[in-house]
Amino acid sequence: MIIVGLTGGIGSGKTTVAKEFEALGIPVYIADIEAKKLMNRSKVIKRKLIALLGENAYLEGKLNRSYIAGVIFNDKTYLEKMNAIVHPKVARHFEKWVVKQNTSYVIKEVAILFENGGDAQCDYVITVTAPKAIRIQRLLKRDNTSKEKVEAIMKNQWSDSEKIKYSDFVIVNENLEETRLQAYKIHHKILQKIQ
Ligand SMILES: CC(C)(COP(=O)(O)OP(=O)(O)OC[C@H]1O[C@@H](n2cnc3c(N)ncnc32)[C@H](O)[C@@H]1OP(=O)(O)O)[C@@H](O)C(=O)NCCC(=O)NCCS
Ligand SMILES: Nc1ncnc2c1ncn2[C@@H]1O[C@H](COP(=O)(O)OP(=O)(O)O)[C@@H](O)[C@H]1O
Repeated sequence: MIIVGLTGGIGSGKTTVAKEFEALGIPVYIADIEAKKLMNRSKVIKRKLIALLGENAYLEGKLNRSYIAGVIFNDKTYLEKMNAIVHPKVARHFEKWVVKQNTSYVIKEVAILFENGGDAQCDYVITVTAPKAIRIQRLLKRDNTSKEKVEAIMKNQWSDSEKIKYSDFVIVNENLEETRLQAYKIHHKILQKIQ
């Protein structure tokens, strides 16, 4: 199975772009959603995260997202330790998912694809970009967050220019119509490459 990584910083428009590929019939795996599901249901992950971050990591048995985000995005040591607990499980979950798909390729959406070396498992990588100021504006509208929280997350992610260097395709996501068109063109280029 051909795996196409879809990445981009927080608020760049990965999920928006992923929907375009879904509309073209391509299955999409959203690593962050699956990671959170695993963190909620895996007893092993739960035990390890509580050992790392304390009892506050879960509230009434559910992942305490705001507490965890406050710790890991302000301390790289915790972020790296948490990634080491969660990412191998997500990788195994993805492997099981991908063999069940029956299309010419699949999309794997990962915010930190390059940062965690996940690009090595992808045949092609698409990076979604948008200016930082626009991304912040979008996130203030999308989430109950603050500019400071968004900037703390951005500090733990590669810059667009760094990601572009290692990408096969780039989608500049400013105008939605143009984004749709770019996704459509890339879809056909990928089909041409793999057929
Ligand atoms: C910390 C956490 C609990 C916060 O949950 P939340 O408040 O619901 O926030 P989100 O999951 O929307 O994360 C906010 C942003 O943080 C970024 N992010 C998530 N995990 C990250 C990580 N390990 N390193 C760096 N940035 C990360 C993403 O850009 C994400 O936004 P996007 O998906 O819109 O790009 C959640 O992000 C998490 O569980 N992260 C660990 C899982 C993980 O590593 N996911 C990455 C793909 S495997
Ligand atoms: N081109 C665009 N124009 C206006 N709003 C957009 C555009 N692209 C994405 N958005 C909005 O910006 C927010 C962030 O986009 P999203 O796809 O969730 O980004 P990511 O998954 O990279 O964090 C969402 O609320 C989305 O609806």
